[in-house]
Amino acid sequence: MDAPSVLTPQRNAGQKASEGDRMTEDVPMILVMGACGVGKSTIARGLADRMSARFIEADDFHPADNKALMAQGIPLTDDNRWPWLDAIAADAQSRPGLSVLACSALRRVYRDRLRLTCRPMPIIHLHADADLLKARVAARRDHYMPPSLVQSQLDTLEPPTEDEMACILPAFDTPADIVARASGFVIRHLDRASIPAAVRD
Ligand SMILES: Nc1ncnc2c1ncn2[C@@H]1O[C@H](COP(=O)(O)OP(=O)(O)O)[C@@H](O)[C@H]1O
Ligand SMILES: O=C(O)[C@H](O)[C@@H](O)[C@H](O)[C@H](O)COP(=O)(O)O
Repeated sequence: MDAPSVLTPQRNAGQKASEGDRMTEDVPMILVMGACGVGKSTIARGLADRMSARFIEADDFHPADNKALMAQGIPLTDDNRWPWLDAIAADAQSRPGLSVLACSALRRVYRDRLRLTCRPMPIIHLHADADLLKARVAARRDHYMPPSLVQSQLDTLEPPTEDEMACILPAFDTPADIVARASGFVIRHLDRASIPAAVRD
């Protein structure tokens, strides 16, 4: 198995869009990000179990209008995404303790938006090529996301940069392997106080 590709952590640069915007306490959150079908929900759920953390599914926070657009094969705009991201952050903030979020968070500015309140925010970036993503999305039933949106997701994707405390993992490994590597990365990079005692000790 290849070693995970690790980007150097740097907690502050780019992480606070504006101190003045912050209204309440920061909460730690692990972001599992990437394009549709890459395995965010599967891995984030497993990682939350492993980390004794709360699982948050970003899809649950899309307004019905956003889901209707995507179901028609229309990519979301930034304006469609801001209220969605803010609702996710507000939910994370509403309960103390570590959470694991499954969220595309494709652009740097979206992650900056989450980091207004969700900090520290280590990132697991799942990576796969278009063919694997299309196959997974096409095989999924009862989901609004069509395979035709995979390319737009990849075109929009801005991989995390060196200051974002991120780890890139290939999405074709088994979920158990990905979760094991992701939890190792998080435990090495997250400050001790943010890790639940059951995992830390
Ligand atoms: N590591 C994996 N190996 C094989 N199949 C996977 C893996 N991760 C996810 N899947 C499957 O791929 C599909 C998309 O996964 P999902 O977690 O819904 O992705 P996302 O949340 O990124 O859209 C699901 O059918 C899921 O069971
Ligand atoms: O920002 C977006 O364009 C959407 O959030 C999108 O990235 C997300 O992927 C969909 O909600 C589909 O859900 P899955 O990612 O679970 O397929």
